[in-house]
Amino acid sequence: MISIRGLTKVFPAKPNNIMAVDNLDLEINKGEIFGVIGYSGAGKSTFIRLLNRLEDPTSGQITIDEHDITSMPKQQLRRSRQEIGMIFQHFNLLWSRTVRENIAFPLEIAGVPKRKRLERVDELIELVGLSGREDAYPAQLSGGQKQRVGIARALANNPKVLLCDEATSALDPDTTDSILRLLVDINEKLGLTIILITHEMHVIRKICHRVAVMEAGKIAEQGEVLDVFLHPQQPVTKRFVEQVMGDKDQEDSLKILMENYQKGKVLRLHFLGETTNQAVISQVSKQFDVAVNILQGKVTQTQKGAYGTLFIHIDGEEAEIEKAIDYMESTSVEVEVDIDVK
Ligand SMILES: Nc1ncnc2c1ncn2[C@@H]1O[C@H](COP(=O)(O)OP(=O)(O)OP(=O)(O)O)[C@@H](O)[C@H]1O
Repeated sequence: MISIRGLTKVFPAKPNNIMAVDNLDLEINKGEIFGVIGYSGAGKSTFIRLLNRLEDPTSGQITIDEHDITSMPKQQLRRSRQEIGMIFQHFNLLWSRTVRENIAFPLEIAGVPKRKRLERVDELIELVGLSGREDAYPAQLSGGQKQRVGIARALANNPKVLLCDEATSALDPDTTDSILRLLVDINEKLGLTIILITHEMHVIRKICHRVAVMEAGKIAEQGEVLDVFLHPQQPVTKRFVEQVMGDKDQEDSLKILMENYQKGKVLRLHFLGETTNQAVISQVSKQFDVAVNILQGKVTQTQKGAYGTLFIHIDGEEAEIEKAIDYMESTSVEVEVDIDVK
């Protein structure tokens, strides 16, 4: 649905120009929630601003539903922009307008007659869960409610694509969750394609189907969220996965636990689904002459199912340990022979 080819944005600067987006190629499918993650300065905001032509690219092409928006004349571009809604980290609401009036604003600009406008606004208020707050001013709303207004306003003209620029970064964890649930709900109900940029891996984990990791204006890595969690390839991706799976306290306690073992092996198992690991561990203890101790584990939920890691200590004859590892590897569990404590 969205096809990006050789997209490049250079900002002139001294002594060196800044290559904010560097020859980027990407395909985004209709109806998917696609996340772009990267650290500050990676080029995410520039990328998203290029998508709705708030910035003009230096070179490259963006095609949305067969329309090349990079070569579109201004008049046509204005119409095309109505097909792309956008929400922002700091909401960008009009402070002197009520909730209803904020949501009606893009409909006024599009020239929708008053009666239709009012009907549409009521529909949107219901959709984003703001019934009863129609006449409040932004200053009277919580952060989560303000973002709901932002979402309703972005959806007013029935866009095909919703761009989210760090949409939950200013919100507390519970409010973040409720806004992410609303985005999933909208994606499922309306079949809307959502592209979000974030520096928080838990946002990607919770709602995205696919993810691209951006670094220095380029896509360092991309894929299905679950695959990227399971097999992060690039150092930058590993750091992001660590944000969700790693825990300094856990690492420290693991080190202490490992010091208790003078022999055997410590393994890290990666598994899909919450029950897989239990079945494998009990089978290993039954079938092989080894002692297995679970050191610690963590399961995390993604849009496409659960993913987990488990640290175990396994002890016994070398050959028996090898057989147990072979068995585990023959199941869907991936085994990393992490540290030999002999
Ligand atoms: N209008 C501009 N003029 C000059 N340089 C810019 C401009 N906008 C962005 N840049 C530069 O382009 C690079 C990418 O910035 P961008 O804001 O796209 O990154 P980001 O990943 O969104 O980071 P953040 O999360 O901090 O906003 C940075 O080096 C930034 O300084």
